[in-house]
Amino acid sequence: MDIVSLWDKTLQLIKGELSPPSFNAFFKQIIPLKIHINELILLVPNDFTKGILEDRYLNLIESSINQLSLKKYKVKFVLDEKYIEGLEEEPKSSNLPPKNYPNLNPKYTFDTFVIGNSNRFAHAACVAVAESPARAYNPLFLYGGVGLGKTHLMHAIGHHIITQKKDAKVVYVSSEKFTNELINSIKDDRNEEFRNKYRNVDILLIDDIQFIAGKERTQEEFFHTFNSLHEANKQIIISSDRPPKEIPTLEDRLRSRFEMGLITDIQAPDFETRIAILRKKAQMENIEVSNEVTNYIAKNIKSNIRELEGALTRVIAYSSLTNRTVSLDLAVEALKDIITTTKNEEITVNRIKEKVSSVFNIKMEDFNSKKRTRSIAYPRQIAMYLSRELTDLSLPKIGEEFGGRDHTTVIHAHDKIVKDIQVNEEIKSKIDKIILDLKG
Ligand SMILES: Nc1ncnc2c1ncn2[C@@H]1O[C@H](COP(=O)(O)OP(=O)(O)OP(=O)(O)O)[C@@H](O)[C@H]1O
Repeated sequence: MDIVSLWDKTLQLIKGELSPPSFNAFFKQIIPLKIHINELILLVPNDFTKGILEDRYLNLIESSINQLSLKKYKVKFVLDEKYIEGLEEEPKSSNLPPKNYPNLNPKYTFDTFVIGNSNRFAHAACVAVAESPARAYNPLFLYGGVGLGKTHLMHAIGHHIITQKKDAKVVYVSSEKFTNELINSIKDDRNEEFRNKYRNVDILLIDDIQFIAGKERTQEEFFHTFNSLHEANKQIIISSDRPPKEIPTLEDRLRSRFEMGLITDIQAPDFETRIAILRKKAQMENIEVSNEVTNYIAKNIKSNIRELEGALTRVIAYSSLTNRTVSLDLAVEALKDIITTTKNEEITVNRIKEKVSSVFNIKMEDFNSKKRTRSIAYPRQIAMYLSRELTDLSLPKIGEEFGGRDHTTVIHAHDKIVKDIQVNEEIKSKIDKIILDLKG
């Protein structure tokens, strides 16, 4: 991604996190200048804006960029565009063969990968391949749902191999990029160059292979790439969102090649693994997060680890933006658009009491007490009315739930509120709002 599109996408993410006045005040005038090694250099209009951005928004900006980009960038704000003229020259990657610059995310290593029942076998297979490339399983075919760690494991294999053998030619590519490069090479008459690039590597990591379904020319080219690597005893690792036999319009000759080595799947992580992933992430970011918060996130986000991590990032960013410590309340607030626990939750007398107590500012124990002052008796009647309307409980049962009151008291409360709703707009709208909240 070039700097302009990276910054554009980052702004879209940030915009969702801030109020329009803050966004307009501090982000609209930023001009992206340059990516220099691992720094994203941004031009800002004045010292004041620079100070605010550095103090309050740096974490949000960097974590948003990191969500979008494989490479981890630091952000630097400058006041003068001439700043970039004085930068040292970057090492020219075009002078070097691609082998020395595998496009691997430094964060995706075996060390940072949390092992659980859902990925134990896939992890073990990847370690085996990384330890003895082209001797253990070739190809290794990894499949699983979105955001479950396939790319992470592939990159981990790449890192491991490079640390064992510095000059190993490791190439990671998504099948989409492979397709685009192929198309460009045909257009520019550089087919030979394309072939050399992919047929002379030691390790080829090709991600999301399902995208070559239906693309005949890409399949043809990949078939030859596969054969020449396999014959030369080079390791191929392939990932997909489904097993080879479920990829539609995949040529049989490719399908049978994908099935030649080992096929292994990654499942959605169980609760304990989700907790472990959140803890690891918090530890990597050097942030203290309580068990309450990790439990809340892990309980509610189950099927995608990218979303699980995204939720934690959001909570951390929210805490730094609002200058509050990370607590369960803060997490619930930060994730209210993502986690809507109350949506399908059963409506119980207890939930009704909780809502009514917060709207009318009375204590939970007041519902069961003998107090008869209007400020307490009236909300109690509303809670009884709602229990009658929104739960399946019998009248005597509802009476029991309100400090052992008689069922006639419940009937009386219900009748009273029905009448009040007809004549008192304010009460009606308060009750409607409570019902809406309870139903999510
Ligand atoms: N077991 C794990 N331990 C730690 N982090 C994990 C684990 N599994 C996945 N992740 C993290 O979850 C995020 C998504 O993982 P990744 O990109 O590898 O998923 P994927 O399966 O390739 O998804 P896609 O189908 O979208 O390509 C990454 O940030 C990755 O580091």
